[in-house]
Amino acid sequence: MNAAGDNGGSLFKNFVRQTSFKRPEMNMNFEFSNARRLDTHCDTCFPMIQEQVPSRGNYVDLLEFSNFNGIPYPILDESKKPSRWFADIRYCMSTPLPHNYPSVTKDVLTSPRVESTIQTLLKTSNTSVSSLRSKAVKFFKEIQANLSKFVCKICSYLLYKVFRRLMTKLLVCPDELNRIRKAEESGIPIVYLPLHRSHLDYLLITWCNWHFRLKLPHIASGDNLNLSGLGWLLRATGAFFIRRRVNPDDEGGKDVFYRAILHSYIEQVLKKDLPIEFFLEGTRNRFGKVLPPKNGLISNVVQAVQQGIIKDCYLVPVSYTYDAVVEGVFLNELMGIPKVRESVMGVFKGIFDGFSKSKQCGIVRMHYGRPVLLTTYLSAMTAALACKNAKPTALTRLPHSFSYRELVPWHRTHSETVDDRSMIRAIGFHVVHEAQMMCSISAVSIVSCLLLAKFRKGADIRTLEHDTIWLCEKIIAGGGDVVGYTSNETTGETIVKYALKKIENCVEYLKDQQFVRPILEHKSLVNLAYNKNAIICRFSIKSALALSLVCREMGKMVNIEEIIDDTMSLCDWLQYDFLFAKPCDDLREICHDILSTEHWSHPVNGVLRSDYEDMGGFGDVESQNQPVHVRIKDENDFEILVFYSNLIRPFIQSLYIVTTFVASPKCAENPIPENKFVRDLCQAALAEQEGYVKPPFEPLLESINSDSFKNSIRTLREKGFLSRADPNNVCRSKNGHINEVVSNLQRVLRLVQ
Ligand SMILES: O=P(O)(O)OC[C@H](O)CO
Repeated sequence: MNAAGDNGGSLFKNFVRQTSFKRPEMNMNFEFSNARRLDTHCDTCFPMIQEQVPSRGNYVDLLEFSNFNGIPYPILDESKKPSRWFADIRYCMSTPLPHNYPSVTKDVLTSPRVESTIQTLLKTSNTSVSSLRSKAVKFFKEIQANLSKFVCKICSYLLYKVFRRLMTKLLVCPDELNRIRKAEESGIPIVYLPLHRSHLDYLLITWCNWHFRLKLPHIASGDNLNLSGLGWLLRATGAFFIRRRVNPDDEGGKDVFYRAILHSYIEQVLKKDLPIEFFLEGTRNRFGKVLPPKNGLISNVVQAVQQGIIKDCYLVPVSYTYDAVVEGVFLNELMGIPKVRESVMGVFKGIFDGFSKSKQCGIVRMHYGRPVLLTTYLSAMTAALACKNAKPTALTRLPHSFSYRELVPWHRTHSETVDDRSMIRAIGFHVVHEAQMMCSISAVSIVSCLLLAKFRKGADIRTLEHDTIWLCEKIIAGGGDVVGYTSNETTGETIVKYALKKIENCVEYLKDQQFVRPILEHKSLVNLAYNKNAIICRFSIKSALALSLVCREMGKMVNIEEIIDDTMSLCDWLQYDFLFAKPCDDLREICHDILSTEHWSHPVNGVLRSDYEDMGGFGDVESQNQPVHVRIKDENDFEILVFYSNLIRPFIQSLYIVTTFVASPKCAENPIPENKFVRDLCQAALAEQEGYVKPPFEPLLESINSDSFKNSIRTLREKGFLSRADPNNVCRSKNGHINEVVSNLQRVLRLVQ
C-alpha cells in the first residue's frame, strides 16, 4: 500500500451517526454556528468562569446588510422589509462613520522618542538639527495614513459591488463584534492582529467595522502596495506604509531614525485611542497554513505599554476562512519563481480577472477573537515562560533533539527570568495560535484533505460522503467549526457536492460519476494541499503521534515514552511549518493527554492495545507513571492512524528531500543564493532530474514546493546542519551528523515503500 492509503473503503467503520439525517435534501446552512458559546481557546492564560461565558448566536451576512438595513436581521415580518431599490447606495449613505480620526503629525514629530533619537544622531553623526527635522517630516509623510470619511463612504459603496462579485457570502458573528464594541467603549485602544492569506484581508476588518459603527483601524501595509495613483486611496481608507525588506541586502527599513518615526507613529495613534491593525505573519501565507509571527510591530506596541506611553491596549486576533483566495493558489511562488511585484496594471488586471469569474472566493467567514489586555498577556506569558523543568527527549532518535520547550523559537534561552525578546515572541505565537484555532474550516478543505490523505487513488462518492461527515464531526468535537455544516442535519452528499464543485479542476470522475479521485499532477495536488493545510492545525500533534506509531513494526509492543519522544522530535523538526502548541503549553503533557483519551486508549474503542488491557485501557495507568507498552489494535485502526499521519507526512518528505540533497555531493560546495537553490531543487525534484537525490520511496508530489523546502532549510540552519553565519545562501552541509538525520527520517518514512 502507498503512503496515503488507498483501499477505497471507509476508514471509519466504527463511526455511526447519532441521529439519522432529518432532511436529506437540505441546503447547507452557512450562517449556522456549531459553537454555542463565545469561548476562549486558552483557559490556562485567560480563564473564563464557565457561567460567565457569553452565548454565541449564528453568523450574519454583511452582503445582505443593505437589504435589511443592517442589524437586527433577518426581518421576519415581510411588511417591514425595506425596499431593495438602490438599497446599497441608500444603506451606505445612511450608515454613519461616527468617529473622528485626528492627525498625529505634531505628536509624532515632537515626541520624546523622536527628540531623543535626534539628540543621539547629532552626537554620533555629522548632521544638523534642521536636516534631521526635515528628514523626520519626509519619513512621516512616507508612513502616514490620511483617513478620509468622504473617501471611506465612497469605498463602502464600491466594496459592496466588489465583494458581491467575489463572494457568495461574507459572514461575521455579531456576538464577537459586540465583544469588540465593549472593549472599544472602555477607552482602551485596540490592536487587530489578523492572519494574512490574501490582499483582500486588508479591506475586510475596515468594512466590517463600519457596518457595526466601530472605529476604523490604521492598517500597517507593506510599501509594495504604495502604488502611484493608488497609494493615496489606501491611505484615505486607513493604510499607513512601512518599508519592507524585499531582498536580503535591503537595509532601508533598518534606518534608526526611520524606525523611531514609525515607532512613534504607532504609539501616538494608539494614544489617541485609535485602533491599529497589522499582520503578525508579515506576508500572506503561500501554502494555506499560518506562518511564525514576526516581532517588529508587536514589539513597538509592547514597548509603548512597558514605557507608559499608553496605559494598555487590547489585542484582538482575527481570522478569515475563504473557499478560495482571490489570488488563486500561489503555484509559481510555490515552485520558487519570484513573485511579480505589485503594479497599477497588475491591480487593474486583478480586478478585471476577479470580475470575470463570479463568486471566486465563495463563502468567506471572519472571526474576531476575544479582546485581551496586553498587560494580561504580559503577566500570563511571564508565568508561562518561567523556567519549568522540561524533561529532555531521547537523543537516539534525531540528533539535537531536546525538549520542545527549549527549542521552539519563542524561548531560546532557558533561564529563570524572561527577557523582553522571548516575551514578545511568546505573545506573537500565542495570538497566531489563537487565530488559527478559531478559524472555521471550509467544506473545500475537508474534502481536499480526505482526497489527499486517504483517497489518493480515489473513492466511491458514498464512501467519501461518509468520511466527510466523520471528519466534520471530529473538527466540531475538537472545538472547531465547519462552514455550512450542521451536526445531524447536513448530509454528506450536500457537503461533498458543494466542495467538489469548487475543486473541479483538481479531480476526475469515473464509473458514471460515482467514483472520484484527485488528478495526480503537481498542480492539482498542490492546489488540494493548500486547502488541506488549513485543517492540519486541528490535528497536528495527533498526526505526529500517528506517524511515530505507523512507522514501527506492526504488532510489536513499544514503550509509550518512545512514541512521545519521537512525536516531540517530529514537532521540533517541523516547528517552522506548524505552530503545534502555545508558549504556555507543555507538549509532552499534551501528548499524554491525547493518548489517554478514549479514542486512543479505550480497550474496545481505542486505536491502541496495551499491556494493561484488562484494567480498562491504559489511560489510568499512564497517569500513575507506570511504564506502558502499546501496539496498534488492528488493520482498521492502522488505517485511521495512517490517515492522521498523512497530514504531516508530505512535510517530512520535503525535509528528507532537502536533507539528502545538502548531504550529497550533488549539492555545490560553494554557497548559492537560497532562492535559486530552492527553485532549482523544486524543478529538479519535479522532473526527477540529475540535480536531485531520488528518495527510496515515491514522494507525494505536493511535498515538492518552495514553502516546505525553505522551512526545511531554516530548520537545518537552526540546528547547525547548514551555516548560520551565511543565512541567505545554501551549500553542502559540512556537519558530520547529517547522515544520522537522513537515516532517522528514512526510519520515520519507512511505511512508504
Ligand atoms: O508579501 P506579500 O506579497 O504577501 O504582500 C502582502 C503584504 O501584506 C503587502 O503589504
